Amino acid sequence: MTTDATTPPTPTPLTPTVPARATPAVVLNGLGKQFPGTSIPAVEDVSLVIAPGETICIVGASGCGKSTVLRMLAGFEQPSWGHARVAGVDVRRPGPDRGVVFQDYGLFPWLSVAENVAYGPRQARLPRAEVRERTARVLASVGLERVSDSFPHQLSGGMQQRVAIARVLANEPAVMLMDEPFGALDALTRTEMQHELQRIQREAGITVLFVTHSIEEAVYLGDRVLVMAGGTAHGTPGHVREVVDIDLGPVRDTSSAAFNALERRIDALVHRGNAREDRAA
Ligand SMILES: Nc1ncnc2c1ncn2[C@@H]1O[C@H](COP(=O)(O)OP(=O)(O)OP(=O)(O)O)[C@@H](O)[C@H]1O
Repeated sequence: MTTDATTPPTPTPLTPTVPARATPAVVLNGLGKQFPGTSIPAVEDVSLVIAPGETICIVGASGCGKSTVLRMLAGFEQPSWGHARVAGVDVRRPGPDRGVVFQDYGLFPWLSVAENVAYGPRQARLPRAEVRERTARVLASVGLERVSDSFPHQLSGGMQQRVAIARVLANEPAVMLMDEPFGALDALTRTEMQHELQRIQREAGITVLFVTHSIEEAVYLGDRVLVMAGGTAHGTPGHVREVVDIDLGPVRDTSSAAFNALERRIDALVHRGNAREDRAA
């Protein structure tokens, strides 16, 4: 091609910051679920590509299918349509590559804190020395060394949730799936656990999917927020309304104007509610 003074030079192609062929941590492709005996799908057409180390928060009104999406990714529910992939492999059943943390901790009450954390590595038949080393390392990373011999009932809710997170981390999963994990904690402990999760997530470089009813929590923790809408109670399948980028950088000030603007935007998306769907139904 010839150039002259009036022809702008051809721009040099930009080098992509993420290699085009890097395997995504998670791919959700047209994921949908209709439970037996129901007349409309609980969830329809959820698609998202998640990069390794990303935190995706899922928000939306009760019944829009947040947990169902998480449960399909965990392998607890089989999708009726589409598929979920983790590190390029189709999810067919639960597996140690995906750790799940629920609101109710799900600890084994008859095992000590250390035994709860060691449970996964033992099940995976890792050598004893490695189980010991990994358990000690994970307990230290979440600040539980001093209660390692305690039993779950002897701990506060926040501490029990730390144990639940430690138990997942001990399996060194690629993805952590968290369903309202801090929903039962008091406000102060909840904030503390949000800081803690952010730190752990960065240190472990783990990919997180986090379901919450709190828009503030979602904006605080998420790289992106998946806003879901609809739900069988509204006569429409649950679906993705929008995926919002949280371009606030790693240090987030919940009282900043930018933070509040994102909160308001997501709140409006959640509460635009189902008026449109209701009218269409
Ligand atoms: N095993 C099941 N059988 C039949 N219907 C189900 C089953 N599990 C979930 N549902 C229905 O699927 C829909 C989505 O439920 P889901 O728990 O995923 O919603 P959610 O957005 O997580 O709700 P919440 O915020 O209240 O926890 C609801 O209408 C629920 O009743």
